[in-house]
Amino acid sequence: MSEKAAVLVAGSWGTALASVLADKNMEVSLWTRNEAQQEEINALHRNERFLPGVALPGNLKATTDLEAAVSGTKAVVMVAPSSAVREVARSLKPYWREDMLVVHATKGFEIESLKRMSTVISEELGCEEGRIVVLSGPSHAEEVVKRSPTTVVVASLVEEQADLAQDLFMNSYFRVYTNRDMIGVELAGALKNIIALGAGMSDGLGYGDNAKAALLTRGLAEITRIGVEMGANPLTFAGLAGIGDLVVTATSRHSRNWRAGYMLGQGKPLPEVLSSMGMVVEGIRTTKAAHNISEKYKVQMPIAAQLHHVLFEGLDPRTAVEALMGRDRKTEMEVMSLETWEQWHS
Ligand SMILES: NC(=O)c1ccc[n+]([C@@H]2O[C@H](COP(=O)([O-])OP(=O)(O)OC[C@H]3O[C@@H](n4cnc5c(N)ncnc54)[C@H](O)[C@@H]3O)[C@@H](O)[C@H]2O)c1
Ligand SMILES: O=P(O)(O)OC[C@H](O)CO
Repeated sequence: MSEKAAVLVAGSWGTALASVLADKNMEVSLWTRNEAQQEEINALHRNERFLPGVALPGNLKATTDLEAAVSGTKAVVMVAPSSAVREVARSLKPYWREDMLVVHATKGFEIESLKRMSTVISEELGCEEGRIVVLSGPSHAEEVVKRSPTTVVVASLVEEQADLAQDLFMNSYFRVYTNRDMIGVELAGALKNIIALGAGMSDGLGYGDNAKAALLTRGLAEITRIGVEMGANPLTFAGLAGIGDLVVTATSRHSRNWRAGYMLGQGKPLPEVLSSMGMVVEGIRTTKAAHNISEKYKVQMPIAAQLHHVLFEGLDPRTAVEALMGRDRKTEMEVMSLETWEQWHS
């Protein structure tokens, strides 16, 4: 009998990851709260709202019954938006078993506590954080369901857990690397969405490639600076979860964060942008979280700060760009505090 895996929930990324597992001949249960969506996936092998025009594998079954979805599974893959991760983990708790591999693929923070997703999930399941694996990297759902070559990284505090996740997902078009730097991989995946919003905004304002390259490069410096203060390995930001995902999100027409930024740059108000998306734009909430993280760790995040002014305080995007261009002179290498630099070199 083939092995079972469960994926919670049936948005675009959850459906794409479920398809990857189904392509490995696993019996895959995709959990959704929505009965019409369950019907559509089971009867028509489609999830039109989130992945229009895509034919899903026949061994991918949807269910609204969480207990049935996870019963007898080798692994549970959690792919809710960051705002729903605690709630979904809490619902999973009664059915969770010690021998279940738990992988999450959410990119964001819990906004109230500023906690990473693996912390939130382990708190709700009542297990060590080392039991949780994060999957991240440059991976748009729309391309994964077309079986277009994609590389991702799985990270866990416990190496064996990351190895298990690598075995679970790796196939001919979905190449999976492991990494021990769980903190760095989670921070990189969450924070790149802010820079992708900024890149979209820059394009929407009509600025050119120089401006976008500047945003990506200085954005990476900013992400690395805060990441290292929060305990990440700086090299993680040069990997798939770092520069890899930053490039794909800030330059791809598939990116919801880039698209939202583009509309904002064209002058559309935030509520109108969000209602036209119909899918989660994590960078909006993450900008709010980054504002608080920057204050908590006393680390400057100038791009995130300007985005915060634009999104939540009504600042004109052009004025935000002027403020970034007019900052005090800097040395390029100021990506971490001297204290942290010395710690890394001791
Ligand atoms: N779409 C991608 O290509 C992609 C790739 C990598 C990572 N991610 C990340 O994956 C996460 C999910 O994104 P997505 O693109 O699948 O979002 P989406 O907007 O496509 O789908 C979100 C799904 O979550 C469901 N949902 C919302 N609140 C819920 C709750 N409380 N309980 C149960 N279900 C709930 C919605 O009904 C919807 O089905 C995000 O953190 C995103 O950054 C997305
Ligand atoms: O569509 P976005 O902007 O949420 O980005 C999706 C993924 O994070 C890309 O790796």
